[in-house]
Amino acid sequence: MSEDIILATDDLTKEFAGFVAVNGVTLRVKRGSIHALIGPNGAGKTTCFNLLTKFLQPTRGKITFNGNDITGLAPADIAQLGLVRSFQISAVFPHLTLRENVRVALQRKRGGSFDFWRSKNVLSEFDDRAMSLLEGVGLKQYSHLTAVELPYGRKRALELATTIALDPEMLLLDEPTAGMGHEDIDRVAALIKSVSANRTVLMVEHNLNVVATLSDTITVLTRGRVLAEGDYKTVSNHPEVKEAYMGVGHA
Ligand SMILES: Nc1ncnc2c1ncn2[C@@H]1O[C@H](COP(=O)(O)OP(=O)(O)OP(=O)(O)O)[C@@H](O)[C@H]1O
Repeated sequence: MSEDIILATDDLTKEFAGFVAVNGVTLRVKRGSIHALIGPNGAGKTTCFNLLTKFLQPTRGKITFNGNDITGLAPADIAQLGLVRSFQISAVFPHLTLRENVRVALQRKRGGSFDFWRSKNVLSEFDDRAMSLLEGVGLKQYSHLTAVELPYGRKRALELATTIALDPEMLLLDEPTAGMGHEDIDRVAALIKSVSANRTVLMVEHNLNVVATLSDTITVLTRGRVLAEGDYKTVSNHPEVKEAYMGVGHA
């Protein structure tokens, strides 16, 4: 039964000086799915996310990845296991070109983190792969630019490319479309869809259109607890969700 579940939490709880930000959350993320964590401001989404990526230690509860208890591990350890958080671990170097940025990520994945002086063959292999990753996120024609020269939306696309270069089994995306205009949102949503083909994605996302379009499963949090779970139709018809969340600014 449990072989379909890649990431699970049991009774995940985080207290800050007596305030319970995440309260007994049980999650089951299915392998190969896109799973969204949504909820109104202050619901505990970011805290929950930080617990999953080990940026915070839980007060109580357990996190399991691929059947292994990862509750006590450090962020770098879980990245090694194939659970990678985008936009954090995959830092972008502002003064390297896009191609160099992706190449560094590819080299990191290979192990020897900064072995730039490998044989020409290996380097050109990395270059080819870097270009194809850039093509995948619509940045091929900008490969010679430095990251700092990119507009915001395209920078997020680059971050996604550097994350995919690490070839994670599961990707955690923290508000992937935050601060973007329509065009960038559509592009990043399409990207998330395409990178989800062979992997699992868990994302915190505020944009409900993106959530509705992409997610197989949605968990709604309010006040640190799971209020509802299911596909978009199920959760958007849930009376308490309507009241707590959907009613606000969404038809
Ligand atoms: N380090 C902290 N110390 C004390 N309280 C905190 C801390 N981090 C978060 N909180 C509180 O925990 C609650 C949940 O916050 P969290 O940021 O997880 O919510 P969220 O759902 O991500 O909200 P938003 O959508 O606004 O980002 C909030 O009331 C917040 O004030």
